Amino acid sequence: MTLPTRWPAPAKLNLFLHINGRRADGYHELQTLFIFLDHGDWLSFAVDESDAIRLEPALPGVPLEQNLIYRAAALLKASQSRPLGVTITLDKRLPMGGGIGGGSSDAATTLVALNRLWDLKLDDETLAELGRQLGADVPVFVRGHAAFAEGVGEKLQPVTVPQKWYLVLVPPVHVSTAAIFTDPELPRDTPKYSWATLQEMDWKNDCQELVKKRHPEVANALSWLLEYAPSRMTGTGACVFAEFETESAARKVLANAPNWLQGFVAQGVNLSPLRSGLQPVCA
Ligand SMILES: C[C@](O)(CO)[C@H](O)COP(=O)(O)OP(=O)(O)OC[C@H]1O[C@@H](n2ccc(N)nc2=O)[C@H](O)[C@@H]1O
Ligand SMILES: Nc1ncnc2c1ncn2[C@@H]1O[C@H](COP(=O)(O)OP(=O)(O)OP(=O)(O)O)[C@@H](O)[C@H]1O
Repeated sequence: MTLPTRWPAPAKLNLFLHINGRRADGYHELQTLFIFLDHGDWLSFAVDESDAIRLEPALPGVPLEQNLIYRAAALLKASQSRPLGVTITLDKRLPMGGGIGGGSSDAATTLVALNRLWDLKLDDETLAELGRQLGADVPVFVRGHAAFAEGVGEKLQPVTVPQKWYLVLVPPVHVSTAAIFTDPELPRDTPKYSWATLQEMDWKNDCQELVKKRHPEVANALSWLLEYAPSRMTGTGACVFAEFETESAARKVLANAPNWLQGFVAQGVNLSPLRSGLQPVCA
């Protein structure tokens, strides 16, 4: 098994997101379909004997102790008794607060990479459980397979869906996941369906109308994209996406985007680039 010199932290899309109810602890029962994109951040790890966790460069507005990369490394380190040190370098490409899971993916990549590089021998179950302590979306990135998720997002059923191309637009706004989930106007009453039924239904995102209302930038991006293809929001926004059969069809639409709209084109994949990069290499 060869280990990569830099580790991918891919984006995710929620192809649908249903909110089924709110639990007593404030967390929401949901049903969602996660796929990965072949596009994301990159992390490099230089392990040492220093017993310190260093991260560069700093993320604007995110103190070191709150950075999910630092928190993931610290959580792993706390489970061990020997000194463990690392300098982590982040090549940040994903928008923050975009609903494409950049912070969660960075955390998962840190757990998976340092488990190998510090030789901790923790199994995926343990890494996913550590990830859950960092955020609802971290376990699916640790597992690394497209999944139908239920519960508060922790019950994962691996699924295989057709691998399409996606144009993802990044509206110039940061949407707070916590703000959307605490908004009194969020609809929370979609019935729970079986995965078999969901596959036959038209897909929707229950957060979309509320986010459009609170953030006109999202409404504008979506109405522009809808002129070209069926489109939806991912997660709690802000990003919106449309699906295409080919890369060139997606790029053609992106080429028409006005200056105020940034975006990217990426392939949807069932196996996370984090996992596909860890396949044994045969000589
Ligand atoms: C909506 C999704 O983006 C779908 O992928 C995620 O479930 C959100 O995942 P995340 O960003 O990792 O979320 P966390 O960092 O765990 O929580 C952010 C905020 O969202 C709320 N939250 C999150 C997940 C959930 N099932 N119900 C919630 O109410 C939490 O109360 C918290 O205030
Ligand atoms: N390494 C990190 N990368 C991005 N954001 C981070 C990181 N560490 C902490 N954060 C914080 O987490 C917040 C949400 O980040 P993230 O980019 O994961 O949002 P998101 O794409 O909306 O995620 P989700 O879809 O899981 O809700 C950021 O605004 C930032 O304050």
